[in-house]
Amino acid sequence: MLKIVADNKIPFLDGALEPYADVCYLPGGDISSDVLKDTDALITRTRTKCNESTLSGSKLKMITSATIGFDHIDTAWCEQNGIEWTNAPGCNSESVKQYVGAVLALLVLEKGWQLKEKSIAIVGVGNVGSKVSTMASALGMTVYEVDPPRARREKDKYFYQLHDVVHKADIITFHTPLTRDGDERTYHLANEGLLLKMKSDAVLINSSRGEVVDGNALKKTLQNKGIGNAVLDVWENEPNIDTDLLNLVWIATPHIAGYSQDGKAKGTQMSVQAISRYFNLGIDDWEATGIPEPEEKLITIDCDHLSDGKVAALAMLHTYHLMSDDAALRTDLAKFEYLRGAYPVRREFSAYQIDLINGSEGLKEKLLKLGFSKVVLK
Ligand SMILES: NC(=O)c1ccc[n+]([C@@H]2O[C@H](COP(=O)([O-])OP(=O)(O)OC[C@H]3O[C@@H](n4cnc5c(N)ncnc54)[C@H](O)[C@@H]3O)[C@@H](O)[C@H]2O)c1
Ligand SMILES: O=C(O)[C@H](O)[C@H](O)COP(=O)(O)O
Repeated sequence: MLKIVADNKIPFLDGALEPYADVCYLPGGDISSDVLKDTDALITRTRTKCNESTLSGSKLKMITSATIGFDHIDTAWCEQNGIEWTNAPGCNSESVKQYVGAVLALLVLEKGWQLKEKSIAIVGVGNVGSKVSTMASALGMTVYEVDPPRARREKDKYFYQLHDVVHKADIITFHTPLTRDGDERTYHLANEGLLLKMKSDAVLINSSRGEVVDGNALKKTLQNKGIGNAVLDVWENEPNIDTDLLNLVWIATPHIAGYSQDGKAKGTQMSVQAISRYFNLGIDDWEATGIPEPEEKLITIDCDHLSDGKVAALAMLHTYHLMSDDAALRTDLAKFEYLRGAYPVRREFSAYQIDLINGSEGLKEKLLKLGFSKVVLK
């Protein structure tokens, strides 16, 4: 019988593959070469380093990661050794968009920002960056899209260069993969030189990979008040993160930007379907079921005396209490992995309906553009 090892923190998976395989669920950190010796397929997350030391001697035919990022997989080694690998592009892009949306909402409600007067540089315009771009445009922001690999490939679309916009963007948000080689590598893309060029009141957001931002340089910049604020969901050396850096950033979360239930379900679904295709299991259209409903599915807002920006901010924060994630991490840094494993139910904008009292058609259109599935003028 087919033997599959799966990370035990991948939700919605239980039962999906059991009719076709012997499935063994293990903590990501316990998946070793010993465990994989007689395994055909591995369903993984970022917490298992899939490299020579974990994989050699195994009879693995395929690895599928229920994540978009695949810097935990030594893809060259897999390819040289005949191991097929897949990831889950786009699975959690709406979730990361929601995370960035919550940051924008807090800038409006807590820092008094008028987003229409602000600009955002989006570094990496793939699945996540494109959605952040649409959201920021819907909120009236000036958007600078930066993506050198796409700029090379897509001659008919305009992309900005990071060095041309770094000094004028009010927000710089990173959505690139972590890459360490080549001219377009992203390791320490935000280095001291770049941080020094940012506006002194600008906000840096990193929800890509910790190593895309040089943590020591960011610490120095924040200590010298070189930028206004930083928001970090990802960190160098997770889960052993730099406490001094954490104490300097405005919002600190334990790598959960992509942790909506919707995103998790899609990641699992893409993994199961990939296994089915590879081993001809006949469940190529398998879908995750049992996604819990949000606690308060209906958002009612009286728009009287509220700007459109404030209404959007209230709606976005209703779906996601970002500051609860920040508070939980600050309470006990040692719980970084625990908080990820026990993450509460979060649903994306599309799971909600908004009822607007005293709202306008224009505002309704904007909220629909943000991704809310139903907006009703009352
Ligand atoms: N914090 C989280 O929970 C979370 C969730 C999802 C994704 N991520 C991270 O965010 C990354 C982006 O996610 P995605 O789904 O948009 O991936 P994606 O692969 O769809 O998009 C990445 C984009 O970055 C661009 N890029 C590559 N090198 C670049 C460079 N040097 N400068 C600018 N752009 C560059 C690519 O051309 C591509 O368009 C993932 O690789 C992952 O590491 C984190
Ligand atoms: O790359 C991704 O998809 C995200 O970073 C994702 O949130 C990682 O989740 P993990 O595998 O660490 O649970």
